[in-house]
Amino acid sequence: MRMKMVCADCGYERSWMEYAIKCTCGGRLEIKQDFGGLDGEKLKALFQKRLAERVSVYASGVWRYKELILPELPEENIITKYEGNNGLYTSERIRRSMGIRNLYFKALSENPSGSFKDNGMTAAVSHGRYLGYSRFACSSTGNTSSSLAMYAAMGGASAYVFVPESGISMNKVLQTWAYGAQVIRFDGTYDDGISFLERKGKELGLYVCNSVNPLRIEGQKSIIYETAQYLNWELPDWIVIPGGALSNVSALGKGLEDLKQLGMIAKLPRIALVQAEGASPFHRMMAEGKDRLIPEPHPDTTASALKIGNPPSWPIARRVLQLCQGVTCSVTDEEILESKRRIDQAGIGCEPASAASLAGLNKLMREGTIDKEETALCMLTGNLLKDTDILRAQITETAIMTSPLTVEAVQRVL
Ligand SMILES: N[C@@H](CCOP(=O)(O)O)C(=O)O
Repeated sequence: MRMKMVCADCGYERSWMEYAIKCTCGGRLEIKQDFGGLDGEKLKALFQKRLAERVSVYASGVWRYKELILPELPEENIITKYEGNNGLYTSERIRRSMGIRNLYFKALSENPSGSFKDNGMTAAVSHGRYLGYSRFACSSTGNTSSSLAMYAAMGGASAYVFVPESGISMNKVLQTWAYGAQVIRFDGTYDDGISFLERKGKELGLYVCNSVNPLRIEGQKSIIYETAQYLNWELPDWIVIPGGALSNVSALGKGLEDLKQLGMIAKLPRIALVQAEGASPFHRMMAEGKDRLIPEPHPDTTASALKIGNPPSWPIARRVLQLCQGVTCSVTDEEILESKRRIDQAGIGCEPASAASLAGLNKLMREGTIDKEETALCMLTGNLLKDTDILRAQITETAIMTSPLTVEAVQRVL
């Protein structure tokens, strides 16, 4: 077999054709691929050819890289919405204002359900359906649940989503519900929901689709493959990502290791992981040089997707940062909202959590960690329309209301 599931703690190996989100020893599970017989240059040519695909599964920006994701899953079991294929943008105005040599934005927000979760979810739901599961579940602040609800519906399965009763974006809950998921609201945080599913999911016959499921990470790796391919296999010096549940850093690291091992990239970029100040247990652990994460019991930030106080995959994220000479930082809600305004007004747009990446880049440049002669890429994880509470509050202060509508009234605002 080309791939297996391995416990990161005790090393116990399972078949990829099993469902598990935790080892019996309590350790996190990871997929290990055997790339023997694969040639990086031939893969590049194959992936390039597939950019012309329009209707097959290979038109997906995830399944284009099937050989590196789930090589043995039969094609007919793939549930896809042509996810990935997300734009890579520049904004000369933002770049110039920061004085950095080169700056890119990868708009994962352009995925079919509006967030980066789709890259991993297509892999997890396809895997679960292949194993015969028909009931899928997740704990979520709203993006994971919308993505799961969409793919479960596409695959003719049911989704049960556990979402905190307060402090998350109603737009995301509505989107989830509209796709036909059973929404289970509860008093608590994402952390309480994931802890419940880790303990009780199996007993309830549920296939859990949070990023503790290693298949999610396998799909999510495609984000870095696609980014590298669009940049002709030369990544910028820095990749800056927002950090909540930390699945992005785990997936990014895994994808980078794959590309390096296959000789498809020459050097690893450095990763900067940015957390919101009120929900930054991982950054605190790293900054204080501690070897265990101390959970934040009341995560609090305007960037609702980052309201996570006990990210389950922190040991993997820490390993990735060590591998990539990574750094962490935290930013205030004000810094996040100011960066969001700049990204929105550049015509790219994003939800508040995504803007933590630009806010973090700004801070790391100010502190001298990132030099203006370097190049950087900010990952934008969710769509502008996903979380609009802050916009609703702001528009009432600035939009012009004129009645009756006359030429004179309009001339006053021109
Ligand atoms: N912000 C996330 C939290 C869930 O993270 P996951 O990595 O476990 O999927 C969300 O959208 O729910």
